[in-house]
Amino acid sequence: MHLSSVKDKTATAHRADIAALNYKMDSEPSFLRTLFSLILVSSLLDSVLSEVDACPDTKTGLESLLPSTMSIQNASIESVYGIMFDAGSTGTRIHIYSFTQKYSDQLPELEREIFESVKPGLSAYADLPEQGAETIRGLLEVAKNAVPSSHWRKTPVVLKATAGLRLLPEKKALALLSEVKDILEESPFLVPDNSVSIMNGTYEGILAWITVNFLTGQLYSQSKQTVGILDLGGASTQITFLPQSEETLEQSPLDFITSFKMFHTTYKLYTHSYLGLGLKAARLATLGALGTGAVDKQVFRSSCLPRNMESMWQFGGVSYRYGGIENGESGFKSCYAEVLRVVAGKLHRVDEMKESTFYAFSYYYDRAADTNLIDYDTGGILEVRDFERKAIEVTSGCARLFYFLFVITWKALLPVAHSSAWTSVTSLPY
Ligand SMILES: Nc1ccn([C@@H]2O[C@H](COP(=O)(O)OP(=O)(O)O)[C@@H](O)[C@H]2O)c(=O)n1
Ligand SMILES: [Ca+2]
Repeated sequence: MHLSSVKDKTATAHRADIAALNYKMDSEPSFLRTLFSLILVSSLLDSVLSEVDACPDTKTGLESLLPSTMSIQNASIESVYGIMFDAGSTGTRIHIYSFTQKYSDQLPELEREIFESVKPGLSAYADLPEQGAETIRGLLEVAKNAVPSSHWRKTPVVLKATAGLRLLPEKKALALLSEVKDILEESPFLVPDNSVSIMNGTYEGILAWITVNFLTGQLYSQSKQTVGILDLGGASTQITFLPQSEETLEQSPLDFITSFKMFHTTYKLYTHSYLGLGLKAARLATLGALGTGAVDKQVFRSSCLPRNMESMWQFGGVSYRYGGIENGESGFKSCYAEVLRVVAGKLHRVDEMKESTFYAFSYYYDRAADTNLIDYDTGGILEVRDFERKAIEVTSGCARLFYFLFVITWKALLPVAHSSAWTSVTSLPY
């Protein structure tokens, strides 16, 4: 069992780098913010980029994520800026970074990050691409205030969309991206080629793994005791870890294994993004509503809800009516069976995970904090069975709204759901 806290695990040698990324913004719990910090920071780490190989299922390397203009050569004694949009399924976030480089032989330091977000995400505007792109315009105003006007023209702006757009029909996703690109081009900032795109799920998993292991000091430590990551987004969920056993490498589907070189070390990672099994998409699937579009009068029912409950819920720009099954089943057992049907045949499980440490974040973090499994500010350490206990606890009460669907979803989505020995660390959002 692993009981050390995030702070204990942090390597002191690279404390400055970590502290630079260690921004705690006041708006929303954010761990992925650091992920995007890392994208930008790593764009300044020439050594990293030159060594990263392509993932087997993708044609381009990690560097394709990064604006070519963000190289170390461009850094000067004055501040340099970079703007990154994270277009997630539940919201769009802007990260505005400034870096300084004091000496030419040193890496630039992250000086400041400004963060702002809007809800809903771009995918909610699937049929109104122009309106969706307007949400970007508002966030760009924040960037204009944050970056001195003398730097606008040389400050690159990049937008990476995740599972919300991956789930949309290609035509609608492309229409949104094209409108967004137009808005960026109208701005005074530098818009590199391919600056607006959908990020591949494999990269999403790898970048989160690099970020967490960077922040916890594992990438620099001699022991290379890396930790795995579990990211539960709204529309997809990623699992990534460094397998220790040959069996895992041999028995995993080929596209779950990805090699890349970084800091003179080759990492062969197990990584997979389950599209449609993010918290909200999985909830829709459990209700039988995924992909049904707007259905005015239909009420989607589930035994995961109290019998006499009925309400409205919005996801991806569509309003759904949902409720419990009147005079029908309700509670943990039937709800669990429902959720298992949604994930049946979709999950790949790995034995060695039972012995591994994972950092779980995004909705794992939010829901664990909401149900007092962990402290909102400091995070905590959990085992899978803690989620199970909480699921049983909240489903045994009376009016439990959607909570228990959340909880059940956690449990069923964990590819090691039946392992009580497995330990997960729910980390503090930086
Ligand atoms: N900067 C951010 C952005 C989202 N998140 C979390 O990510 C979850 C929402 O996922 P998302 O909207 O990015 O959805 P996906 O597109 O990743 O499926 C929530 O739990 C947010 O709190 C975060 O922790 N930090
Ligand atoms: Ca996300």
